[in-house]
Amino acid sequence: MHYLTRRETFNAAHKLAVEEWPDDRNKEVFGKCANRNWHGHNYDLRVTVCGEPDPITGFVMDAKVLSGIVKAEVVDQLDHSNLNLDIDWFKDGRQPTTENLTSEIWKHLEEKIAAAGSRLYRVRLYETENIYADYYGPAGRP
Ligand SMILES: Nc1nc2c(c(=O)[nH]1)N=C([C@H](O)[C@H](O)COP(=O)(O)OP(=O)(O)OP(=O)(O)O)CN2
Repeated sequence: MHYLTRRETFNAAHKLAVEEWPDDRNKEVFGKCANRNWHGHNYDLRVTVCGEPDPITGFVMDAKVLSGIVKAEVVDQLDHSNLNLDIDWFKDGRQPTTENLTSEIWKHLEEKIAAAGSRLYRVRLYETENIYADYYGPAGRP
């Protein structure tokens, strides 16, 4: 099995805070990420697809096609946005953490990548140089 990864980047603002909680509790649980006046990250996204390379092209999937899908479904929506306010991914009250972003990104990519003839294997998202999350879909790592 072969794995192909495409990198894309975006930047966005957010805060981590439970609306119903007082500021001091949010500060205790989420630290500086609960700052009521927001903070931003330069996100670094790695989307991996898997399969066997086509015998003629040698591609598991054309990386340009993958890039187009990731840009249309994720980057164009999130780049320069406020993740709490500008998009509807977290309107249900879930926090825009790195983990929750990876599963949302998966939902937005899986079908489009399948329609292009490939299979989504992993969504990896770096929030900072020191923090990243991996998501392998609802069933976990194959
Ligand atoms: N499990 C998670 N923990 C944390 C997340 C997350 O998404 N999932 N996010 C945050 C904050 O968003 C925070 O802004 C992270 O930034 P920072 O503390 O600057 O990150 P670093 O750890 O890379 O910086 P250090 O200087 O090394 O502390 C927090 N936790």
